[in-house]
Amino acid sequence: MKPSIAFIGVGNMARAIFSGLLASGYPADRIMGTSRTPEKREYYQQQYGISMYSENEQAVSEADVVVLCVKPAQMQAVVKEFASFVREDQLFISVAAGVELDSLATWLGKSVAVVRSMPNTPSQLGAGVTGLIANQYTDDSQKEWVSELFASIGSSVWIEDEAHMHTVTALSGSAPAYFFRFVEAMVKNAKEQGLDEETSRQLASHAMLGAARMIVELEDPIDQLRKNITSPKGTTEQALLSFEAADIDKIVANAMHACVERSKEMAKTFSATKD
Ligand SMILES: NC(=O)C1=CN([C@@H]2O[C@H](COP(=O)(O)OP(=O)(O)OC[C@H]3O[C@@H](n4cnc5c(N)ncnc54)[C@H](OP(=O)(O)O)[C@@H]3O)[C@@H](O)[C@H]2O)C=CC1
Ligand SMILES: O=C(O)[C@@H]1CCC=N1
Repeated sequence: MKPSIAFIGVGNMARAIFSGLLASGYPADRIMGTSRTPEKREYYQQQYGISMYSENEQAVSEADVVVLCVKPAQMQAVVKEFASFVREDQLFISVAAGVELDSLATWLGKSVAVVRSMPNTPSQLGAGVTGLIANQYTDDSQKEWVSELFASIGSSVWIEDEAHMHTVTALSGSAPAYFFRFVEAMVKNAKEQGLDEETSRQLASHAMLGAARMIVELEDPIDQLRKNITSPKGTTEQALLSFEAADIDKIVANAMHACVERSKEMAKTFSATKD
């Protein structure tokens, strides 16, 4: 029988992960979730066939694996509340940005396996990518199981140094939002030029999907893929010159830096050493 998985705090990220799991064939009767809102419990139970609880303690008690999906600011209070129900044979996986392994272990209060992950919402379509790091109590078979879990909703990469989780957050956790914002701007402009919303959305999103597939599936360097489209004195060249004039490297570097700085700030704010 598959391990039972409890998602503590069912919202956007938990839904993205368990939707991907269900689509990959993970049995709904091995998945639990918690929420404080009765309507949401009813909805997820009806819509996805998973068991929803109001009490985190109950879900934790019944689970082999616990996925912590509340907001970083809520993590300490939520974990401490159910800590007396934690067993050493369980595996905990946190998805929270900026909450470090040592803090989670301290709040859980036992020598228990903890994996910190940074997934992203495309997991919901089986197209996620997740950065992972484990604490010293996590053995190789647990790490293998976690890799398989995240493989069922996309791909994953193990990170050696926890400090790099800030960069992972900026590069893949938050990144889908950057791309959505970019497409929003393209669609907005196409509409201003007279194209309808649906046509604009289809053309922009499929251009992005095709370009992403070329990066993933072809071996060519990314700058070569770009050059292949950029005819001298052609149309693309003019668009790219406009990006350079606005210093696109700086725009992106500023955005990633802001993301990393916030992640570091959260690691300090939501730390067990502050208790
Ligand atoms: N969204 C994203 O793209 C990504 C998010 N993350 C991380 O995922 C985590 C969740 O983010 P996200 O899903 O966007 O946030 P959401 O607010 O959508 O989900 C969090 C959920 O937690 C529930 N919750 C809050 N307190 C409790 C409690 N005491 N007991 C049980 N449930 C509770 C809330 O439901 P209710 O109020 O009904 O209880 C809420 O729906 C964060 O830590 C974030 O850093 C990581 C990578 C990507
Ligand atoms: O914005 C956030 O804090 C979360 C973490 C990565 C994506 N969303």
